[in-house]
Amino acid sequence: YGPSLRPQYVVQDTVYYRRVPPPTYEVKEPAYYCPNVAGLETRCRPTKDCAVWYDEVLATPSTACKLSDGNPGSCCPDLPFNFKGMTFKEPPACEGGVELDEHAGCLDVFSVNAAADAGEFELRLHKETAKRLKEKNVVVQASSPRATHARFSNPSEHARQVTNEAFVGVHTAVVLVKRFKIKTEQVGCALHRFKLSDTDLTEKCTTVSKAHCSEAKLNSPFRMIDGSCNNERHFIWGRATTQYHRMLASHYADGVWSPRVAKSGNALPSARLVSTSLVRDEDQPSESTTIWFMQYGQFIDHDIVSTPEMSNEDGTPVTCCSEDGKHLENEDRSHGKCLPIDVPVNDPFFATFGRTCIQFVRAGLACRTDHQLGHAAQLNGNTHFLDLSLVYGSDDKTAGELRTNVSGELNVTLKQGKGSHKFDLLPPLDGSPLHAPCTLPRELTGIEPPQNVRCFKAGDGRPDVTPNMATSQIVFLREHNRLTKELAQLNPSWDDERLYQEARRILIAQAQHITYNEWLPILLGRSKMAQLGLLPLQSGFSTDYDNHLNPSILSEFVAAAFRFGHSLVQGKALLVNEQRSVEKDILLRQHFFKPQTLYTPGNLEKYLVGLATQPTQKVDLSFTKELTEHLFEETGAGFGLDLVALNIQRGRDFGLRSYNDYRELCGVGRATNFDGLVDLIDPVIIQRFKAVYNSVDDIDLFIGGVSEAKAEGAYVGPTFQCILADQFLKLKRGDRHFYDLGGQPSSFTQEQLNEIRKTSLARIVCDNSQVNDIQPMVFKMPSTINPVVSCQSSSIPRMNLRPWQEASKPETGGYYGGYY
Ligand code: HEM
Ligand SMILES: [Ca+2]
Repeated sequence: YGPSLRPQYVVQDTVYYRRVPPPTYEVKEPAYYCPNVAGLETRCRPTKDCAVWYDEVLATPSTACKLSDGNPGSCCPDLPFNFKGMTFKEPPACEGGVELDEHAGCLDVFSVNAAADAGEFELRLHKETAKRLKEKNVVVQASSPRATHARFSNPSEHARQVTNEAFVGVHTAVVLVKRFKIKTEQVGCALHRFKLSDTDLTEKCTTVSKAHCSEAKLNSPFRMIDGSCNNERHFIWGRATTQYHRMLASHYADGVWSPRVAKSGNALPSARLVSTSLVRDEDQPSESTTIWFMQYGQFIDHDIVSTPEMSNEDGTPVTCCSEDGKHLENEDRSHGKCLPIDVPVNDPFFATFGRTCIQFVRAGLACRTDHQLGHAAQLNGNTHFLDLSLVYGSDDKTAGELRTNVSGELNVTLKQGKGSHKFDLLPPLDGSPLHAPCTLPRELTGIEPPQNVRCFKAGDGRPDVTPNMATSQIVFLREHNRLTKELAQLNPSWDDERLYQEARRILIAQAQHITYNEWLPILLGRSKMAQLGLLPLQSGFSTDYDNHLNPSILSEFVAAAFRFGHSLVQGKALLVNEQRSVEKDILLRQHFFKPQTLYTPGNLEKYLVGLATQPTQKVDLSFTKELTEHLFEETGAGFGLDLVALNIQRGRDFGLRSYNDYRELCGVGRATNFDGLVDLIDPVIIQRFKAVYNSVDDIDLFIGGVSEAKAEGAYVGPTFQCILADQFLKLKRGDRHFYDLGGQPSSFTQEQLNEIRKTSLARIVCDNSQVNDIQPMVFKMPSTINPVVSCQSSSIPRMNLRPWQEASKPETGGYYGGYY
């Protein structure tokens, strides 16, 4: 451990450490000597319970030990004391101290209503524009990168409807700001005085204003599919198709929706120019962390966020550049849904294909939770909670389509005779003409595309984005069905609904445990987790639930910080056998939304071992060209999209403030000029910043964040660490169904909770594939931790379902009173 750890963890040992009794495993006192680690007493335990001590365990000799049954484990201390950190408060719609100019102050309901008429008119106009474009054949070409991106960001019908309603509100605000010449900094205060319900917009956004939860729903031990009714008073907090919230007030040029401009008032540099100026594709593999770390990150991402893009009235995607990659005429994008990215004429890559325009469609708009007029807010299509909505769906219709309605199971594509779930794949998706084929071309495989290969359907719309993403979805799908089978055996009287809900509840708890016990410690580091109170408890119930806390996803998180994961991505995914030798590699560009390789028996296992063998890349300014030049490439075209440019443009679309503002918020300290960044950013990179941005206050959050040196023990720099930690704290404290809470309607018994604590991702992989041997902590390189062990070994503990033999909580639930 580094010297900086010493004072905090060793000297003050007696003050900061609480002895936690070891109830979880019946580990008899080991006949084994465990050395002190970081100056603390240790115990021999399953390696996955040493996740937060990884670096220290590695640095201490002789920490490999034997569990009481003779299987290998690791010596590490109890978890450090969990402090109770604070979350950031959402900025008020009207920040104190702003004085309104007279003309802004005398806005009244009549003028708002007049503007609302203009807003409605605007919406109708846009519908006309869409029709005209279709007639002119200015449409998205099938199989193009734009078509695939549209599929990635596809709005549901409900999301489209919400966007339309919210659009009128946003345009009302835009019109008011223009007509009354309201200064940007006064917009929030001038507009927030008007509730939609006091104006002609009463009928807009009623799914927000009129949300209702019955007693039965509020008392149910099971979450609603759409995430509603989690908070007893704020029924929509965390619900799907509600807005992203914010850490800092938005920064839009007009105060409402038009993208940020530079401090000078000129346009910001093109997002593509920023990307090419700063980003390189260099191999910077991690020494200790596997690509499973990246993949599980994307898995979480697809659980908690899905930003639908704006679309045409009939649901077809919008195009923002011409087919040959040039800008459209102004009138052809007068619908305002486009924010195309300029390609500089000397662009080292796209210019060689004659492209001057990169497609970019604005994110769908949300009805504001406060039901007031104000700046635009963006829409989350998924439930904001960590509730495995990517497995189960975020709306009742999708959830229903995913179920067999027999024995609580989820639909699968059967790959072998009945009986073994270990071969099942996700169920098939119905095709649509704009989708590129889900099969690989003959030129690549040497065979005709097989008829039976279909894209996959899941609770989230993006399982096919890469084979590894689909793989991660498949093992969780199988775990659900494995749980239902076991539960059915233990409880012959449970019906389909009961089995489904109980298995769902357990699986969500398992995933939450993996996230907070194994994954977050790598991302955030132990000290940050302890400082905020993010460490999982080793025993007992948590009292952390805070019903005043809105758990919703933050714009800064979704449009910048959580995209750190793009820097982790390897350009090639590996198929690795159990002897850990690489059998094959696949180039991402050939496999986006083409899951064909998973239909070959044995390949899923090879992907799983590959995920646990290949190192992940570090978080830095190095990104694979598979993402920056070939994202969603059409077979043979030679180019696709640039994900870094999309990330930067998305930040502007979301009205994110500049990187410097978040440094200040996060206590890193504002830089007064470029050279002031040197505390966290390499001088060579600062030079590159100077070359592309005019002011240190112009730097986009995403690019600033990935440029930072790492925070202590963390995988990201301090600014992203701060945003990410705040989000995961909110997701934990603001979720009434979080897995380790006692006393809530959904609470597990102590015995059940202790079983859930045995969960690890390694165990889920073992139980749901034909993999026989794996390391007990799959996020860590097999060479650096306790050896690869057999899936049969108790080094990878297994949750026992016996405590679920008794009904979990019949007395609390409206559920058993027949809510469903
Ligand atoms: C091969 C892997 C990946 C691909 C191809 C991919 C692709 C994409 C694309 C196309 C977008 C939408 C960009 C936009 O228009 O704004 C996106 C968004 C995003 N990605 Fe990734 N991504 C990958 C891995 C990851 C990982 C590992 C993480 C996190 C650990 C991550 C986190 C996110 C987040 C948070 C968003 C915003 C999502 C939303 O707004 O719905 N991605 N990604
Ligand atoms: Ca969710």
